[in-house]
Amino acid sequence: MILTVTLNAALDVTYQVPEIDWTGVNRVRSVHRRAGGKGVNVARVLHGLGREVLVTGLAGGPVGRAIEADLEAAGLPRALVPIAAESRTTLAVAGGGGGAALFNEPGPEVSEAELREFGRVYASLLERAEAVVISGSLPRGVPAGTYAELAALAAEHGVPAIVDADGAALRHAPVGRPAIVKPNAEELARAVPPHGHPVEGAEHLRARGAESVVVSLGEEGLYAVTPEGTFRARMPYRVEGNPTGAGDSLVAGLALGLVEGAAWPERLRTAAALGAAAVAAPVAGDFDRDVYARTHPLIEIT
Ligand SMILES: O=P(O)(O)OC[C@@]1(O)O[C@H](CO)[C@@H](O)[C@@H]1O
Repeated sequence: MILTVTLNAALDVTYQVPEIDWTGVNRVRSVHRRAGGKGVNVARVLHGLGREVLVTGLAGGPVGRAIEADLEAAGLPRALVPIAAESRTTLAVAGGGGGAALFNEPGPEVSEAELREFGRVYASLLERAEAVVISGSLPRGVPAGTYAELAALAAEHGVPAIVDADGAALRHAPVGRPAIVKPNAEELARAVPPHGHPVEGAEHLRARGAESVVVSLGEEGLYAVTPEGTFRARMPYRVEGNPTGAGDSLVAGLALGLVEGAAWPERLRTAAALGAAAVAAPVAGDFDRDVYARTHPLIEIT
């Protein structure tokens, strides 16, 4: 199975609001609540593609129970480690013209003992994993080097890790020698010294230990800097919709290619098409199957 790690799991609330008035009352057209956090979204997409997945991470309080209940309802196998503090809620306000504003709470305070317990559970789950995806923000109390440690532990078990992180967690991640690090262009720019081109930034992360680096560029596609060379994927057209979760869908495609041993061009085509298909779906964690099938063959890889 593919293991996904979401230390800062969330209850994702999505409001559809035709037009936002920042000084007045906004009437919400529809409300959608579901378990989220980046690793949960990755697992949803992989599950939708028929892959065996297991969701792990931390969950606490009534919001944690709502997350568990939603994963159960979605048929997603889980092994969440309980914590005393309450898990967070995130709010995405999606406007009529596409795009969405995100309001992400920082998340619960996690104790050292809880993190140690997570490490124990994680090590035992690695025994059954073909690959692990570690993604999203860190809740409070979790050191910035944690993703690097989780990736290193996976490598000790012979399990390739994909890390999708931002800030200090991204800067530390390469030390754990992950198979793939996946920042977007802004996250990369924040994490490495000033560089002229995303490929140079990616090379910096590779020099620090990451085997491959995939830089997502939204509707511009992606760059992948790998031991087999540097690739660029270009999208054939612009897909309208809610980009929240598109990066997670792209990561699901990378994980799929990794476990299937697909060649990089094919891996990137799948990843880029899944990212586009997620934009066409209204809620993070979903993807539009028609858009996926239509876009996949049209993605240009150079
Ligand atoms: O605050 P983080 O952990 O960076 O991101 C959390 C989050 O905004 O990312 C997903 C979209 O990628 C949402 O479903 C989710 O809750």
